[in-house]
This record gives sequence, structure tokens and C-alpha cells, in this order.
Amino acid sequence: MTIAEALREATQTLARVSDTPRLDAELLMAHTFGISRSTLLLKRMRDDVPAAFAALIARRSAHEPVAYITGRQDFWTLTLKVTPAVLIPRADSETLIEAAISALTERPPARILDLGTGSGALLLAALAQWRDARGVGIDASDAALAIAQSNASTLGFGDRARMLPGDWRQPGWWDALPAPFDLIVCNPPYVETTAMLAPQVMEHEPHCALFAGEDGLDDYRILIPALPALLAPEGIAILEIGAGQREDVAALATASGFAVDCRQDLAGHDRALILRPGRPD
Ligand SMILES: C[S@@+](CC[C@H](N)C(=O)[O-])C[C@H]1O[C@@H](n2cnc3c(N)ncnc32)[C@H](O)[C@@H]1O
Repeated sequence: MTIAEALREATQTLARVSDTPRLDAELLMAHTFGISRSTLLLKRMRDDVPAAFAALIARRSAHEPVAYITGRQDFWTLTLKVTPAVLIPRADSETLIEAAISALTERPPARILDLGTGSGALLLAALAQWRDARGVGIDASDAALAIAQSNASTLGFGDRARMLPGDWRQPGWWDALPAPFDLIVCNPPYVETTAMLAPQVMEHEPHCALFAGEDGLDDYRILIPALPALLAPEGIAILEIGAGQREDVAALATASGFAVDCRQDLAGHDRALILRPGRPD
């Protein structure tokens, strides 16, 4: 069997479980060879590959996400290690970095905080963007922090990034943080507990990264009132939001004294709220 034939067959198999079957098949074939997807076309089939590839296709067919199978996910300019301990960083979340760059062209941030850092995606993308900045990522999950720390070290940001345990459901959770910050980024859990998610999310990604009460707003209710104490006077906070949450989250932000802007993702959905202190609408 050639690589092209194996990919064709796998694409047909994965069409049952994936919206991107050909891409998934190519990523898993490249992973089997231990090469990048872009160099796959230059390869010839090797004897050991079909069986190993078939095992990966079986895992993907059982809804396991490609990123957990390969152990890596691209985000912004970075390739991050991921395991089932962390949410797989989504391309939509890059909207927060784009919003930060637009808002901070005149004032590069020196001190950055990432609330619920997971794999470290947002903090590390920001540190890649602003090479003189330092940052802190917090997470309630020790397993996630270990991944974030590993990503920071692998990417060479170990001396500029600190990953700290912290649970914003505990009183005084921000006392130990080295505030104030010029930029706070946060992609909190925001899915309604009753939501039906795709099996590849529901059965494999950490629920503590996803669900936030009946209306999905529990974590915003805790986090937003704490932001004024964490931000520098000219600082900004950028929060990811889910479908239909713009008005409710903006109302929480306005009630805490913020002026609020919104940035849409590439699909045209409201995705990032930009909060500036002290200038209510
Ligand atoms: C939606 S994920 C975002 C991960 C990463 N920032 C990203 O964008 O890919 C939310 C993260 O918040 C963390 N988290 C959930 N509840 C938390 C809490 N009460 N305190 C601190 N972190 C929490 C989860 O462990 C998870 O890593």
C-alpha cells in the first residue's frame, strides 16, 4: 500500500467522526513517520508504518482528538505539548492575542497574567510576541501547570514565565500574585453544564476546563470583580467568551467599572472582550 492509498482509506474511515478527516489522517501519518506534515509527500511507505498508522486511526475513530494522539498542537507561532490534562488550545483563542496586539501597539506590556493557563498557550503566545515581557500563568490543576511549565522551558521562556498554582474559587486567591499587570488574558471555563458537546471534547478533554455552571457564567462572576485589583491603571484585560455570552459578560464588566470592546474571531463570532478600567460606557 502506498502513502496516498493509506491516506485515502483513513480519510474515508475518519469521515464518520471528524469534520477534517483528510487533515487528521495526514497529521497522524506524519506522526507515525515522526516527521512534519509538510514533508509527508516526499516519503515512501515503510514496512512498519501501516500497522502503526492503523492503530492511530483506530484511536481517532474512537473520538480521541488528534492533538492528544500526537501530543502536540500548534497555537499562534508556537507548537505546544498537550496531554489530556489540558484543554487543546483552539485557533479561536488566538483572537485574544490579536486583540492584545491591536490594543497595545503604543504600550508593549511588561507584566502579563494568564488566568487558567492550561497548556500555557495564551501566556506563551504573548511572551513570544513581546520579548521583553515577563508573565505569570495560574491554574487550579497541578497536572496542567506541569505541562505549561514544560512548554515554557521547551520554548526557551523558562526565565520569563512562572506557572503558579491558584484556584479562583478560594478566597484571597490573588493575594500571592505579583500585581499589577499590564495585560491579563483569560480563557475561563464557559460552557453551560447542560450543553451537549461533541464526543471528542466530552469524552477526552478535562471537564474542569470546560464547564461553568448552569448558564456558563460562574467563572466570569468570580473573575471580573477581581480584575481591578490586578490591573495597572493603563492595563487591559482580555476575556474569551462563548456563543451568545457577549451581553451578559459585558454587563458584569461594566458593573465592575470597565469600558468594554469586543473582537470577533475569523468565523465572525464574538470571541474576545477587551476590558479597560475606569472608563465605563
Ligand atoms: C478553557 S481552559 C483554557 C486553557 C488555556 N488558557 C487555553 O486557552 O487553551 C480553562 C483553564 O482554567 C483552569 N481552571 C478552571 N477552574 C479554575 C479555577 N477555579 N482556578 C484556576 N484555574 C481554573 C482549567 O484547569 C483550565 O486549564
